Amino acid sequence: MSERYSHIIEVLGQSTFDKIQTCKILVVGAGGIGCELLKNLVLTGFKNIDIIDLDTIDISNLNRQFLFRKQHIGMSKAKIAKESVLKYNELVNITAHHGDVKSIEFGSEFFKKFDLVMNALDNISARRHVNRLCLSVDVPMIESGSAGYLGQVSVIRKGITECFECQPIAVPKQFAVCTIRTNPSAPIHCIVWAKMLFGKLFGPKDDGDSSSLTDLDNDIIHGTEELGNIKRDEKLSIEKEKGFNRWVFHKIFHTDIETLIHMPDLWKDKQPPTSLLLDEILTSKQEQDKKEVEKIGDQLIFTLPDQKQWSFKENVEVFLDCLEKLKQQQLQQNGKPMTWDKDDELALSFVCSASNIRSNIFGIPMKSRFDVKSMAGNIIPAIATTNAVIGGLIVIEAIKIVDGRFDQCRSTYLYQLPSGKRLLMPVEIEPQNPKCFVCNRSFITCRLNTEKITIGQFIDQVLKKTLALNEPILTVGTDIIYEGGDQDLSKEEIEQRSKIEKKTLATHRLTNDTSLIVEDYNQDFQVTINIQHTTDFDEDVKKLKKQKQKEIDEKEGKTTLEKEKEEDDKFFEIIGKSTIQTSQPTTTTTTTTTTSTIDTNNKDSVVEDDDDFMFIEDIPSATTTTTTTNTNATESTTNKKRKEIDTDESEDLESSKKLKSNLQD
Ligand SMILES: Nc1ncnc2c1ncn2[C@@H]1O[C@H](COP(=O)(O)OP(=O)(O)OP(=O)(O)O)[C@@H](O)[C@H]1O
Ligand SMILES: [Zn+2]
Repeated sequence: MSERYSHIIEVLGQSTFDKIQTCKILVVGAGGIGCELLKNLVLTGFKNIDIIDLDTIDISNLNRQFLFRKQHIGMSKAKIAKESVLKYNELVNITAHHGDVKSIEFGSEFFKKFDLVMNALDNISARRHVNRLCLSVDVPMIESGSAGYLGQVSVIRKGITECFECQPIAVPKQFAVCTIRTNPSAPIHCIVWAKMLFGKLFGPKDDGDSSSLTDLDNDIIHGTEELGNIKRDEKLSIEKEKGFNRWVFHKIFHTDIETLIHMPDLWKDKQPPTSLLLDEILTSKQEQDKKEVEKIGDQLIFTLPDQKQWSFKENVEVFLDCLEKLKQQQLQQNGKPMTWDKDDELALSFVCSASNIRSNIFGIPMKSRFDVKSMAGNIIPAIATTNAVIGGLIVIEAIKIVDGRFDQCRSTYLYQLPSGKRLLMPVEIEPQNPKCFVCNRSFITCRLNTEKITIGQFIDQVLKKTLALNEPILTVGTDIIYEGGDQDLSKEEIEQRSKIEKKTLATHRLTNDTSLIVEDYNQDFQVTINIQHTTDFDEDVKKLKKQKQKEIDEKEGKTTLEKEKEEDDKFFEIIGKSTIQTSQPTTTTTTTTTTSTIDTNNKDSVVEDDDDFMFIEDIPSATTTTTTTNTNATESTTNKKRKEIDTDESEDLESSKKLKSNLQD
């Protein structure tokens, strides 16, 4: 054994090496970074390692997750990672857990066992969860991420460094609803639209009123083809008789487009879209002449080369074919709702063809299925060498931590291009943000209409989506009004809970300036929310505001359409507070740290939520505060670092700081 490690002992010294051998490590995620990290850990001499990963091995992992081979496809990543890594060094104790780190079995009792936690995750929600648990049990943590050629490693230690949630997490990239619904100008807008269409046709049934995409639901449910004040489209019923796919095609690419064409003012400054008639396309001479691919039919979807752009007519044919097949597939599964998956050939071809047809309608360039896959799946190429560098940096920080040298820990950024002949930029880690509601237990304010917003909406959008709680427990005064999670609840209790979800906040005494305590035992986390009642987000108030804004903009010759529509979607605002948590907050200061806005109706929110990578077109006005705060944080870091590094590198530092939280793997 000593021979095996002699070189490491030589470099690190016996005492540090002994600590490495005895400390207990938890690695969360055995993907791109995780594989590199595990290999490094066992080769460095770390001996007691637990690995958690919820996923199984996919063929697409094999190019970089080198602990996995073809024969492992479909098997647990954590278990195979353990098996493979033992071949590098059999002198280690590894425990593999195939499961979600957010599940109850990995609560604070589990986390307490470790001396150090290393995140090798690919999504913010799991990162936030692990962050909270590490703070709660006071275990140091190393956070890491990579995106293409960029990467970052940082250390988080309760009371010493900032936590993962100290700085506003990058605003999820999203599109204004109207861009998707009425006004696309780039292929990605049509791709997002097509994914929503997939959800609308084959996903879970909407129980609310969702009209953001098309009034397809109404038409499907009520068999009506009325289009508000737009002339009834007689041809829609004729198409319906010919089949589901023809009807859908006519509805979304003819009727809906006609509606748009006739919307006043929309096409004053730009080319209107062109509505389509299926028969005309299918019999089009010109398109037939152009046809040069293999026979169109059953095989088409799977035989067309991915990187070749399909002709318009091919897109139409693939679309009709996919629609029919997806419908059959769903019928065979007794109508079970489907979720869109970039690796499902049929679902991908559906989105590719639907988005290309829409692109064509709006004069936007069409894309190959290969391109659509990467855009729709939010794929940023994963670079094996980036992960290798990040995996190495994590171990360097880990050694400092086990040695107790926290003062020497750094946040290190990996750049795509060398800066001053350096690819790596280590910077001092920021201290805790006194306003952070996570590590400083500050309380926050939530402004919303307490008489209209239901407990269910509040839980889904504010607590789960925005504040990253999993199973929240809500307490007002001394009464627990809501318990999240399904554990230990009887059927009656679950029924009772869904009744509560439908009630408004006000019916549960959550009126203006009241205090709500929200806990999540699984995260060992608690936050107090000061509820402020406001009608600011009511439709009529927003309309009035919108009208006023329009008048002002018209006077100034500006166009307000995009912004107006975004305003439509807000129903709450979160204001971070600088004060330390107290049980009964009475006044509200106005120190804003983060502001979030989400639409009342989740279904209308045009957000791409794959692995936290989302696209944004315009930063919504309400998130400007977040951006500003971010910039300030960046500036302060920059000033501090100027003492240490060359000035020509400070610009890179700014951009590197912005990288935080945008990292994928
Ligand atoms: N909540 C979670 N609990 C446990 N493991 C998780 C959780 N969330 C993500 N992971 C794991 O973190 C790893 C991240 O690795 P990586 O970014 O390379 O993702 P991937 O899924 O392997 O690759 P890709 O997304 O490119 O297909 C994945 O193996 C994923 O299963
Ligand atoms: Zn914090």
